[in-house]
Amino acid sequence: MATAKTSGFCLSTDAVAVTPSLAAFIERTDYNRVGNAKHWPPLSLSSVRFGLRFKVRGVLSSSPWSPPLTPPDVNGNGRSVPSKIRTQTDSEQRDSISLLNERIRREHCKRESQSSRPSMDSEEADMYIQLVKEQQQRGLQKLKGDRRSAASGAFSYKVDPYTLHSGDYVVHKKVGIGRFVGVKFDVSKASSEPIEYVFIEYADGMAKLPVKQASRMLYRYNLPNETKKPRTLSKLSDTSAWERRRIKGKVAVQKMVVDLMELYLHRLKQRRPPYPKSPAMADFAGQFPYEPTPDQKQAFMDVERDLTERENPMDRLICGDVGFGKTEVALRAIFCVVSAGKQAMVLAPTIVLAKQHFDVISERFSRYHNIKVGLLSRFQTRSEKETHLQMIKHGDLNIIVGTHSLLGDRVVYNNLGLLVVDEEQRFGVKQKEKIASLKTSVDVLTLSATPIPRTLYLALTGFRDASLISTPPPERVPIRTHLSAYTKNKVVSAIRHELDRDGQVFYVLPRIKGLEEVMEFLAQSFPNVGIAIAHGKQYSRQLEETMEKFAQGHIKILICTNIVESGLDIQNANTIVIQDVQQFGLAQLYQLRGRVGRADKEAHAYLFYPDKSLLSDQALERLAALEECRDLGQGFQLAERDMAIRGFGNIFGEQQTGDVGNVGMIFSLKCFLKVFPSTADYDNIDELPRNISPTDRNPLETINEAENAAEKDIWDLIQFTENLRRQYGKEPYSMEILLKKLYVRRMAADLGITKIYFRLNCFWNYQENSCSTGSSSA
Ligand SMILES: Nc1ncnc2c1ncn2[C@@H]1O[C@H](COP(=O)(O)OP(=O)(O)OP(=O)(O)O)[C@@H](O)[C@H]1O
Repeated sequence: MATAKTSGFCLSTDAVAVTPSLAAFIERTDYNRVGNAKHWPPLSLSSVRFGLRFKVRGVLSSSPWSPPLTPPDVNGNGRSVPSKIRTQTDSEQRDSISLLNERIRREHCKRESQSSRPSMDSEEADMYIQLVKEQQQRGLQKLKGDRRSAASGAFSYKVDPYTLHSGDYVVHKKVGIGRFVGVKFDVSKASSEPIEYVFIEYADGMAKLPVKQASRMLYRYNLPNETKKPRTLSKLSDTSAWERRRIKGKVAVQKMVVDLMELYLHRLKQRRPPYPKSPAMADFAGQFPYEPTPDQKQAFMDVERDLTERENPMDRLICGDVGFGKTEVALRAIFCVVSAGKQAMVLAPTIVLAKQHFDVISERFSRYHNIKVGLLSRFQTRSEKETHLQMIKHGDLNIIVGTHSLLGDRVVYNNLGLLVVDEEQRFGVKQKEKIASLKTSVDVLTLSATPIPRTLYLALTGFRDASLISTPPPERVPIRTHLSAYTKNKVVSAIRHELDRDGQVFYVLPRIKGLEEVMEFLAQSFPNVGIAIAHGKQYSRQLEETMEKFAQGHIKILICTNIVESGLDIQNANTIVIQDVQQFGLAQLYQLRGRVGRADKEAHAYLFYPDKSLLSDQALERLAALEECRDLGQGFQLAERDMAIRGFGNIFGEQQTGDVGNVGMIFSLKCFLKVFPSTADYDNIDELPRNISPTDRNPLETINEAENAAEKDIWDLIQFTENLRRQYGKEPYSMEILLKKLYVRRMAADLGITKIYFRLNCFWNYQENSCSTGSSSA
């Protein structure tokens, strides 16, 4: 029975059984080990009640991990920031290192029990083990050395002062963020010869730096094309705020990379038998009514190879501009998996889109009577839903299409093999987490038209594989974009032009509120034309019927919100009118515009703003970007412009953006290169003195010990971490990250990976509009 000492109380796990959260807590952490009570942070009753959260800070401060897990104030204004990092993840509360330890043990046991090893004499076995160990050791050494080669790679983040423009923001390693003023000759105190100085303005004064020193100490705050303004300039008279920001930013970047790498390596370790290549696949492909474009062909091949030749689950992104034919890639993947007896799930961001996918899939698979397709939708009655759930559970449905509800706990799959995610960026954080967790066990194919920079970035840096579809189907004509101030006359003539050629029109507004008003006006202007309203808050059946009628061509004008934003494919709708265009984001507008021009007819997008003088600079910039990116296949350029306007910090996702934004992107990217630590990396450990190690230990000593443990094998590292925790409790956040890096490196070496690098050069190519996929090499 485990006992826990509290302030004045002695608790046992039995006694605690009445509070399930604590029971869970005791299970989740290593605090239930006997014999270490004297080292524990004393628990008060309230800390017991709240489990892992350790609500009582005063009590915790006596913990040997000092200070507690509270991150420092990041914005330097004295306010304690309710940091996204601190509250960030449930997974942190679940404690990812413990979970990892458990998982490694579990997998090891499973492998041990599964493998039917041929008998081998002990000498032979020793030799074999020695060989593997040597190989892993060599890998480990190489991985460590890799950092240096990556750092000396193509990516240079330092600044050449002569290339700066007045007003550019720069980051000085020691002082922080300032504004570049210019380079001028001045006389130094030490000599009468004038030399060149870089002048930088800070919040409390002007600094001058000799040019030579500047090129060593300065970084650009922004990436090329990025126009983000820092929230504050740093102070020359007080550099401590900058120090805190710097450490936080760095930790945030490292955490992201380490987490991603962990997921990536974990996926690499997963095994499933490759799917069989069958003649039926060629037969299915033969039914595609068009000649595939070269990029589509490549994407088909990539996916087929992932599924039929690899043993690790696929995690591939299909990046293609709107309407360039990504769906067919998904259909072929589904066929491959389903014909091998597994289930496939197709996840769409909206119900309208889910319904469209359902129709397309049903049609495409209609010849295969044994393949059953189902749509799980909020439009269904309770009993319909229940029937579907049962069919999914018993394997009676082979392909299941739906929205995020498919990720809920109520949906139990019989034999899930493939997940197709359409427009992943439109799912919420929780759903993305669920998708990420599925990635380690099933094959995942993600389709994206306007890749959020983060997604694209990760694809280009090789955390996931990517196929780019950058050639449009033949006969596609660029959409003509017309941007102007709103007048009723312009609207009427645009719509009339489309109706005269027997086409259909989308009329999009940013809010539900204005839809009725537009309806009245259009009904008057086009009295005998079928017009309907569609929005997400409508009664479900009604929305479904409206969409159906529009798809069939019975409704000619659809007045709607951005419910039509992604994926909708109605070939006869070739005019889109967007009112109050300034209220949409650039990516959203791009998607909306992509609803038209999906066949060989010339399409028109009319973007109306109320009055130019009411538009913010950002809105104007966005609209100009959209007007410029009018040619086919400019989604990527647009994503880049979006990055420049919204700030590139987005690549780090929601959690880290704040911390990264605080130090500037380039400075953060520099941290990317340092992600795999060697002892030399800890030369700046004095920056994190107290919150990296127990007060009574030298931090370097702890890290050295951890490194030594990792050098031996993963088991030593597990042992080390667990001992450390047993003695001192859960380590602080910064230490956790260092430990995780060691896990990643060790696991990589064990897999025979000798090199991990970030292809930042791909990223720069991308900036110059020539996309290429990068990869991590193993
Ligand atoms: N090679 C091709 N030649 C001609 N038409 C094609 C080709 N490939 C796909 N199409 C057609 O182009 C239209 C758009 O394709 P699809 O819906 O797959 O695009 P998408 O990339 O998924 O677009 P979105 O990002 O908007 O969802 C469909 O009607 C599809 O049948």
